[in-house]
Amino acid sequence: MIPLLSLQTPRPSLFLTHYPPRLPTPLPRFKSPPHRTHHFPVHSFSNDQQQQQPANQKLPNQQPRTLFPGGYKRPEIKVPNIVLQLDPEDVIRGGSEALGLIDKAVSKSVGIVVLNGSIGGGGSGKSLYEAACLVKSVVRDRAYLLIGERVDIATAVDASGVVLSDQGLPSIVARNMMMGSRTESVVLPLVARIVQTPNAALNASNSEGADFLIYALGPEEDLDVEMSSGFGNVKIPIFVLNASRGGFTLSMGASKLLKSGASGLVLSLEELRLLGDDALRQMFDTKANPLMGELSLFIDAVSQIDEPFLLAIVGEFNSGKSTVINALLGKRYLNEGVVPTTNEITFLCYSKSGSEEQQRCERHPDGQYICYLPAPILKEMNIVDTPGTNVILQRQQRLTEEFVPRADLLLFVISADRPLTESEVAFLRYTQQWKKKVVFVLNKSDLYRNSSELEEAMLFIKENTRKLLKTDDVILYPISARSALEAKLSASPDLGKDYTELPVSKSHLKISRFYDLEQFLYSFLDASTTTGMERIRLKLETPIAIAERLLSACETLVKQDSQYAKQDLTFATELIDSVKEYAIKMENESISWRRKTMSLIDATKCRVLELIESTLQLSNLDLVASYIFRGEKSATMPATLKIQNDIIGPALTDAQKLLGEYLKWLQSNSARGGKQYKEQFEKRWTSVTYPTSQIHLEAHDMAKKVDLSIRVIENISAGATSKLFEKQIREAFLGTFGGLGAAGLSASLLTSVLPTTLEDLLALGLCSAGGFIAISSFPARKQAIVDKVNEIADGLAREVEEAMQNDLMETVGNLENFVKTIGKPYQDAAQERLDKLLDLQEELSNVDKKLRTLRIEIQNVHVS
Ligand SMILES: Nc1nc2c(ncn2[C@@H]2O[C@H](COP(=O)(O)OP(=O)(O)OP(=O)(O)O)[C@@H](O)[C@H]2O)c(=O)[nH]1
Repeated sequence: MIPLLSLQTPRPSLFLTHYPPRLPTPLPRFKSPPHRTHHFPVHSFSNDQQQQQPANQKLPNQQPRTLFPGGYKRPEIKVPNIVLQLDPEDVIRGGSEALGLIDKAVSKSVGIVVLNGSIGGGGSGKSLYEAACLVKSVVRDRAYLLIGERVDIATAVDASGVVLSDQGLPSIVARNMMMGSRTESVVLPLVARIVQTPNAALNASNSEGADFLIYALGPEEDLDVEMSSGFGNVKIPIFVLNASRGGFTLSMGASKLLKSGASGLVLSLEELRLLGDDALRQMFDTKANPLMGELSLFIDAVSQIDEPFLLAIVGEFNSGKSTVINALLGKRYLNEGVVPTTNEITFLCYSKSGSEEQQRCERHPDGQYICYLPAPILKEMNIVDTPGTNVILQRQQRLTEEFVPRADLLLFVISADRPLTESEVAFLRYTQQWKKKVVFVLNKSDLYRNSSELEEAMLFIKENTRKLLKTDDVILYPISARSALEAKLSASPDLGKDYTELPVSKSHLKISRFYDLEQFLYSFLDASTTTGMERIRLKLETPIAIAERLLSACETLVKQDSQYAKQDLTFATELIDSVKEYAIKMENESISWRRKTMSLIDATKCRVLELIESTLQLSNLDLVASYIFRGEKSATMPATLKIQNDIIGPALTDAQKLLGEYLKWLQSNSARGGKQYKEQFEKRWTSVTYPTSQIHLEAHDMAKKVDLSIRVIENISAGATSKLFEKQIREAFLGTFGGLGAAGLSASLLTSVLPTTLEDLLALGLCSAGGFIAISSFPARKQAIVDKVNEIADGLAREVEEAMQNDLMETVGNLENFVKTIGKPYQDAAQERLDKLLDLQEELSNVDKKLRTLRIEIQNVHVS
C-alpha cells in the first residue's frame, strides 16, 4: 500500500506558506545599496485554515502591492522609514496641537507610530488607552500604530501590533494573542522588539520571528561598528533609536545612520519637528514604487541570460534534495541529515580548479552561500539547493519561494515516504504563477517494498500533478539518490572529472532511474537535442515569465488605481455638487427667519392700525381740535409720538436686531459649510497640496458680506414714518371738519359723550344736514388711511422678504464658488491621475503585445 497518509490526514501544519513581497537580494552581481527603498515582507506564523483565505478575497479594497500572494496579508514595512515614538502623556497633554503634528507627520513621512506603553515610563492603563484612541483616530490607516508592551490595549484600539521590550513577552505569544482576538482579520499583527545587542537582534529576528527591531543606540556607540559586528546579519528592518535622547540632528548625520544599514530612525515628535520636512524628504523617499523589489528580479533575470542554466532543487525538508545534488555532483559536497540541513540558499557554480582550496563556499552578505565546485555538471548548469518548503523557520520557506522565479527549471524532489503532501501541493500551485517548468523526482524509491508500490505511487503523483499543472506532460523520475550517490562513491571516490566517466550502471535497478534523470539533465545541456533547445527556450523565457507576471501585477494595480482615481473624481464632483443640497437646507431653514420678520412687520402694522382706529374717532374732539386748530407747524401730536416711540421705533430696532441675526446666521452657516467642505477634501486627499493662489480666492469668496435686508430697514426712519402718519390723520380730520364752521363743530361737541362712530354720525346728523354730509365722508377717509398703512406695510414686507432672499442667494452663491474653488485642485488632481493611468494602461497593453511576440519568437528559436 502506498503511504498516502499525508493526503488523507494532513499532517499538522508547522508553518505556512507566505509569499513575501520582497524578493531575495539578487546574487552577487546585484546588491542594493543599503539606503535604497525596499519593502520588507513581514514574516509571521499562521495556520492552515488561515492560509485558505486569500487576503485579496477578504480585503477587496486592499491593493495587491506584491506579486506574492499568501494566505494572510503580511503588512509591508517600507524602508527607509521613520518610526514616530510617542509618550501617552505628551499626546494627552499636547492636545490638538500634538495631534495636528502627528497628523502632519503620518501624512508626510512617518510610516510607523509607536505609543510607549510601560516602556519608556508610559502612564497608567487608562491614560495609555485614551492616548491610543486619540492617536489611532488621527493615524487611521495611514501608518502602522504599535503599542508598547500592552497587547490588550493594542487589541482594544485595533492597533497594527505591539512593540516589546527586551524583557517583554515572546513575540509569538504577543502575535498569537492579537490574532486570537481578531479572528476575522486577514492582516497579520506586527510584533517589534527593542534590542540592545546584536545577539538579541539575531535572536529576535531568526528564532522569534519579530517583524522589525528597534535598536537603542547608546551615546558611545557607533552604528557602523555595531552593524558590522552582528547587526549586519539581521534580515529584518532595524530602526535606530537614539537612546541618549539627545535627538537626531542633521549634524549628527541621521542620513549617515541610514547609510550604515539602519532601516530608519525612531524619532520623537520634537525631533521630527526639528529635522524639518525638507531634510526628511531628502533622507526618506517613502513614495517608492511598491513593485521595485520585484523589478530587481526582472533586471537580475535579464542579466542572467548569458549565465549558465539555473536548476533549482526544491521540495520539502528531508526529502533528499541535498542527497540528489550530491549524487548529481558525484561527491558528498553538501550536508545531508534528517534534521533540516539547508537553512540558506546554496548556489553551486563551477570552479575550474580541482584543488581543495579552490573548492570553497562563501557566505554572501545577504545570507546566501555560493560554492565553487569542480563538478562537470556545473560547467553549463548552476545548481541551487534550497531550504525545504515546509521548514520550521518561515524565513527559509520564504527564501525558497522567492528563489522560484529566478530558476530556469525546478527539480521537485518528492519523498517516497510522503508523496505529494499538502504543502507540496501549495508550493506547486505557487510555482505555476511563474509558469515554471517542473521536473519531478520521486526520491527514496528504495523504500518501496516492490515495484507495484512504486507504480502505484507514481501513478498517484502523475495524476495529481497533471491536474495541478494542467498539463499531460509530467516528467517524473523515481530515484534513490542515496543509492545513486553510494554507487558513485564506491565506484570511484575521485569522481567528478567527467560525466561520461560516471560508472552508473543502467543495469543496477536502484540506480538505473537516476541514470535516466542524469541523461535527461545532460540532454538539456546539448543544444542540438530537443531538450537542449528547450533549455535555451526556458532560459530565455525566465525573464519573459517574470516580465509577464510583473506586467499583470502592474495591470491590476493600474486598473485598480484608475478605479480609485475615477472614484476620487466622482467623489470630488459629487462633493462640489452637494453644495446645492446644503443651499437647499439653508433655504429651508431661512423660511423661519423670513416668517419671524414678516410677523414682526405684520404685528407692527396691526398696532398702527389699532392706533388709527382709536385715534380717528369723531369723539376724540380734543384731538380733532388740536389737529385742526394747531396746524401743521404745531408740536408733534401724542398719537404721532406713540407711533414713533412705542410702535415704529421699537419695531425698527427689533427688525434690525432680527435681520442682523439673520445675516449672522447666513454668514456662520455658510462659513461652517465651507469649513466642512474644505475638511472633507483635505481629509480624503491628504497628499494634494493646496495651491497658495487658491487660498486668496477662497478667502475672498468667504469674506463677501451680504446686507441687503438690513439696508432696507435702515432706510426707514421712525420719525419720518410718524410724521407721515400725522399728516394723514390731520388731512382726515381737516377733510372732515374743515368746512363745518363753528356751529357744526360745536354741534359735534355733543358727540363727545357718544362712544362709537355710528353714534357720532347719528348725533352729527341730528345737528345739521350739512354737517352730516361732511362728516359722513369720515369713515371713507379713515379707511383710506388704513389702506395706505396696509399698502405701505405690505410693500415693506415684500421688500424685506426679497432682500432677505437676495442675501440668502448671494451667500449660497459665495459658498458654491468657494466649494468649487477649493474642490478644483482635487478634481484636477484626480482627473490628471486618471488620464495618466489610462495612458499607462495603454502603454502596458503595448508591452503585453510585445511580450507575446517575444514569447512566440522564443518558441520558434532554432539552432542553425
Ligand atoms: N532511504 C533513502 N534515504 C534517503 C535518500 N536520499 C536521501 N535520504 C535521506 O534522507 C535524509 C535527508 O536527506 P537530505 O538530502 O539532507 O534532505 P534535504 O531535502 O536536503 O533536507 P533539508 O536540506 O533539510 O531540506 C538523509 O538522512 C538522507 O540520507 C534515498 O534515496 N533513500
